[in-house]
Amino acid sequence: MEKQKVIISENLESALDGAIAECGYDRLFVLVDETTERLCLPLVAGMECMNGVRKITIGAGDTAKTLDTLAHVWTELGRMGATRHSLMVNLGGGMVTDLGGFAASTFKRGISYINIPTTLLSMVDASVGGKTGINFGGLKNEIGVFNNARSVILDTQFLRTMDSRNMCSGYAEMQKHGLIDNEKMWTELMNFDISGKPDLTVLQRMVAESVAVKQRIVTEDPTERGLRKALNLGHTAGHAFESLAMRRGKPVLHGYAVAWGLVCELYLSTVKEGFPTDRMRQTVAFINEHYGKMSITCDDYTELIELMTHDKKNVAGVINFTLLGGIGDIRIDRTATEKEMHEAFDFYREGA
Ligand SMILES: NC(=O)c1ccc[n+]([C@@H]2O[C@H](COP(=O)([O-])OP(=O)(O)OC[C@H]3O[C@@H](n4cnc5c(N)ncnc54)[C@H](O)[C@@H]3O)[C@@H](O)[C@H]2O)c1
Ligand SMILES: O=C(O)C(=O)C[C@@H](O)[C@H](O)[C@H](O)COP(=O)(O)O
Ligand SMILES: [Zn+2]
Repeated sequence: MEKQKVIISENLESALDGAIAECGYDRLFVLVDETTERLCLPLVAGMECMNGVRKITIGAGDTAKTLDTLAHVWTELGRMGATRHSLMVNLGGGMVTDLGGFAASTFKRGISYINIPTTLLSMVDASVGGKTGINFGGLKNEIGVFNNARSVILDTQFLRTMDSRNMCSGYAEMQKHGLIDNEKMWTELMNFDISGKPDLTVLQRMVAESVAVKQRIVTEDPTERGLRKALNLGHTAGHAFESLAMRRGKPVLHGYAVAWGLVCELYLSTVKEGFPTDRMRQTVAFINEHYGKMSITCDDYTELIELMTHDKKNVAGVINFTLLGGIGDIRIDRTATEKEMHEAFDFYREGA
């Protein structure tokens, strides 16, 4: 896979100018969703390096992460004369960077792309590491490829317009990074005030530390053969919650589903891998306070488990979880019995 540069920007214009110049291109495209077109594009549109850029706009949110939207992007690229030597800048959250990365990776067998993440979630997680794709058949990220953006430019000034729910959503992936990496990061995350108006200067440093966790892991294991499965903590159950919510026609934000998945998978970590009970209870209390709960009953367990049978970490029909023996003590390829999964969902519904 092509190497990826992650730039923590101090000056967005010079960072973008440098990243674009390194790629070389004949035609330049920018992909935005309806919200980032309004709130984020004005921050880059006047830059000299964006002269002559052709804009493609898609709908906002995960309900737009579809084959239809992907086809629209391919169509627009073709209509506006993109060639194998064209370059696309994805300006948006994880939906835009995932779908845009996949569109770029497949158009004429692949054109270069740059990610400028504009949400907390995409800054710490989605924009880095080359997982691109779309949802398909009611399943999360069912179709996609691994292919790195040439550069990722992180600039927290975009966060000024973010609402509190989307901030919390991104914060869940930061908590995941704390849990898989180190106690100090986890403790700081548990004590930082993300609701209301978070301190963006402190958050900027935390973003840099959080994305460094992701970067280190994806550099060591770009295509998820082993260690990268750590980044999927909370996602076996989390994606099942997210898909179930989509099926019910009441989509939830990805980070909320991950937070609920963390509750289930920390429970399994405690009973099966000896994860410390106090750390598990503290994390669960934080999640209950900030993320609430998606309403499920025991009648939903079969459907949730069926959804988990589609997880990409599974082998030969066996559901694989990433669990923890402690903070930073990663245990990949762990299984659970149906009874244990039911207990984990019971704990999610009733435990604290
Ligand atoms: N590829 C990966 O490694 C990876 C990692 C984590 C998540 N993901 C994927 O990322 C997606 C979630 O990412 P997300 O939370 O960024 O979702 P998103 O892209 O849908 O953005 C959330 C909302 O915020 C809006 N928005 C974007 N930037 C804004 C800004 N600066 N100010 C105000 N509003 C803004 C968007 O228009 C959207 O409505 C999911 O599809 C998930 O599966 C991928
Ligand atoms: O980068 C990774 O690897 C991750 O698993 C990060 C996750 O936060 C992200 O949601 C990812 O898109 C999930 O991938 P999937 O392979 O489970 O679809
Ligand atoms: Zn995720």
